[in-house]
Amino acid sequence: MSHHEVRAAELDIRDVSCTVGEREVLSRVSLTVAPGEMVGVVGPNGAGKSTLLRTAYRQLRPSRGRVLLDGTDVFRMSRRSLARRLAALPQEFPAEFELTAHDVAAMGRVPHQRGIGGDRLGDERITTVSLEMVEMAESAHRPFDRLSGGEKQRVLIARALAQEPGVLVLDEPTNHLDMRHQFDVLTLVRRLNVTTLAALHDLNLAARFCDRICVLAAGEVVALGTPVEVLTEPLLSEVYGVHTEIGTHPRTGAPTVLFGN
Ligand SMILES: Nc1ncnc2c1ncn2[C@@H]1O[C@H](COP(=O)(O)OP(=O)(O)OP(=O)(O)O)[C@@H](O)[C@H]1O
Repeated sequence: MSHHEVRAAELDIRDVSCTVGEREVLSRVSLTVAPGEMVGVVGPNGAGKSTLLRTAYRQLRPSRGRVLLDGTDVFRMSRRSLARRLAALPQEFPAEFELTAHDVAAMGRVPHQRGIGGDRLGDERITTVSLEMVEMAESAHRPFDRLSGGEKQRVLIARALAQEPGVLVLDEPTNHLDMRHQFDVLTLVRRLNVTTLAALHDLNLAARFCDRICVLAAGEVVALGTPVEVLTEPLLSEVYGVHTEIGTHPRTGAPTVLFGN
């Protein structure tokens, strides 16, 4: 189903700390995402999830440590060469006055374009397929700024897919999406076999789709492992201060988190 014939890359976050003002909001985080692996970053509000992701897509320079893409420091790569290998979905929607959904998705092709002319038809085809993948092809002509939250989110995911990246860094990709689109988008991401680092709030989605889960709290990694290893009652109680019951999905075997006191 995919036009994406790209090689999944390794994303290696090594001993990364970040300071905002005087405050250390990320403390010595290390996390290696293997080629094709999907790792979910979970944790309470303010834990540092977006901060960690921003270092990975080189929007925020760590005060310590490095982020390596297939062994190369992302801050040593040009913006353009990084964008050919790594695509990001930021948490905030950009304001794209005047641009249509198609225009926004087509921006994903820019890092691959060289000179005038280029492979316009190829770029157009990839843009269209990317919009089809998130079921937004029929809205391609609509102004981006007038789309619903979930529709914008899907167009921005299409833009990331159009980049044909080896690594996807997704900040709450299921934010704004209804239940079916949450499921479809994560299923799609998994099928692409692209290395993925995704901040997720929904622990059940993380358990269902991620190979491993990294739990951040107050800027530190407090757990890293498979969903079964990580999603335990004591850990969730400690990190979120919430009592939970952990069950097992009857069909997939994934842990399921039920909230309750
Ligand atoms: N530009 C900034 N200026 C000041 N503080 C910041 C800035 N960016 C992040 N922070 C602080 O850093 C900490 C981590 O924020 P971050 O957005 O990474 O958390 P998060 O885990 O993604 O949270 P959420 O689940 O609410 O999205 C927070 O305490 C936040 O207030």
